Amino acid sequence: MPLAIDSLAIRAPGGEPLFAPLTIQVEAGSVTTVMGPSGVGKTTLLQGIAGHLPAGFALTGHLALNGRLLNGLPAEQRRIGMMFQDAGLFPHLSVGDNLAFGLRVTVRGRRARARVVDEALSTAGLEGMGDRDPATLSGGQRARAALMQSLLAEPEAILLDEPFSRLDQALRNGIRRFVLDHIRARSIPALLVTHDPADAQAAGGPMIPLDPTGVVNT
Ligand SMILES: Nc1ncnc2c1ncn2[C@@H]1O[C@H](COP(=O)(O)OP(=O)(O)OP(=O)(O)O)[C@@H](O)[C@H]1O
Repeated sequence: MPLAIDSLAIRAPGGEPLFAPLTIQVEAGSVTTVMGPSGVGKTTLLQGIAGHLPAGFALTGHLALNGRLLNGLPAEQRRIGMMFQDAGLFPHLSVGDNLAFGLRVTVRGRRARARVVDEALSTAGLEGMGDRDPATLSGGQRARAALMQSLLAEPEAILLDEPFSRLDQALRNGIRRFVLDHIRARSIPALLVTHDPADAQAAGGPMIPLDPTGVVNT
């Protein structure tokens, strides 16, 4: 199974478990939605899978991606893309160079990369903004650029944390369709954390509840 999560549990710095142990198999090209009450640990779950747990948190259980065991691997060796709205763009690179960054490995040649970047900018409604400094974009424009940057880096799995929630309605449907179509077309397994039923419905995959353990997290 492309992304196999087996008896995964995460303990907070105080030692209490965040959610009941989770076992999910995410198929290639499927977007599985994770839902649960605020504070149950949805964001922390994605951080644990990506290898970015905050200090003091501990993970148990098994994680495998395309047959590779991920436990203990540093984040940069996991080949997992995290897509969230506040995802950082590199401030010292132009918007276009930010998008081209992940393409260095997968697309040969500057011209070919520039074509892919232009297409991604246009999909995100950011035509002509490739030369801009990220700091000069609006919050919504930065979020869209960050989404495109994560997609273009060709990860083996994608974790999406409320990726569309701050986009305005006019762009939201188009970007959601582009992101989901891309995931399906590339047969990438994906986990989506969202509070929006419209996102879950568009994702079309299984919906998994993340259940509280009964321990009160403060
Ligand atoms: N860096 C941290 N140090 C200590 N506790 C933290 C830290 N980050 C998160 N927590 C706690 O871990 C728990 C899980 O937080 P998390 O953000 O994963 O929840 P969530 O389900 O994504 O919530 P929401 O739906 O509100 O975004 C919460 O109780 C939170 O207070």
